[in-house]
Amino acid sequence: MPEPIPGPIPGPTHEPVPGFALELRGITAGYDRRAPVLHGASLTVGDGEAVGLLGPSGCGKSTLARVAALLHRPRAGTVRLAGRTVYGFRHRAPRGLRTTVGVVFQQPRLAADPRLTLADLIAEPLRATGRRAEIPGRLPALAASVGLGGDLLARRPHEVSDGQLQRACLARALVLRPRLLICDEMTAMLDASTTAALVAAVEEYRREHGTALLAVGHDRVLLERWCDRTVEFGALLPR
Ligand SMILES: Nc1ncnc2c1ncn2[C@@H]1O[C@H](COP(=O)(O)OP(=O)(O)OP(=O)(O)O)[C@@H](O)[C@H]1O
Repeated sequence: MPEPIPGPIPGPTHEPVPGFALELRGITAGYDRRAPVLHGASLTVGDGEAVGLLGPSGCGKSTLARVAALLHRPRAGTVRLAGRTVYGFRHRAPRGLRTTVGVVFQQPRLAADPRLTLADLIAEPLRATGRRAEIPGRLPALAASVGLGGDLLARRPHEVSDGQLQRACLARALVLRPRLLICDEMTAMLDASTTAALVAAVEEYRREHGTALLAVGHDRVLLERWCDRTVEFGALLPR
């Protein structure tokens, strides 16, 4: 029997509350009703702030990241993005909030449609939100800012390296100018120099646009250098 779809995530207000790009309060979520992965987890990321989330493998970091990105619906708790409480989130992110958060995952080959050129991959969120006219004006500069130039944009995922494909996934996550970027193990599959280049691209973009960042990972040294603060997954749970 399919699980019944629960009602909207409760929250006190539709009005934006300034100060936070992301507020997760008392989030309970998982894949099995009887054994949730997250029990009452809370996390905030301030506007423009960079927060690194550290924790052992399997503890639930990616699940929390997917809840924050409106890709996984929690069973209980409050999600606020850019000060707006998320209501009516069932299978798709509510229309008005789709542009608020961008996500980059660990494995670009799982995330990227193999039939699309990198240019189409990056531009797809603009098409999906009815902003096709912005593509010519936005795409070249955004691609260049993540280090993708020349003929790479005309290639398909199987014709580029993991690092190049991850750059395209980063550009795609940024193309709607989100208030919050979530990088879930974005560099875990990449070598040191590609990691450094991608982190530099994120930081340059954030400096220009004031985008907040939630970076999820295992690499403490990287996250402590990259982020304003790091939090341990265990500290998000009620005592
Ligand atoms: N789609 C899914 N269906 C069922 N169980 C899942 C699913 N995704 C994750 N899980 C389980 O949820 C738990 C938490 O997984 P999650 O990926 O959130 O952890 P994580 O901390 O990000 O791990 P890692 O650092 O290894 O990526 C694990 O026990 C995992 O097996």
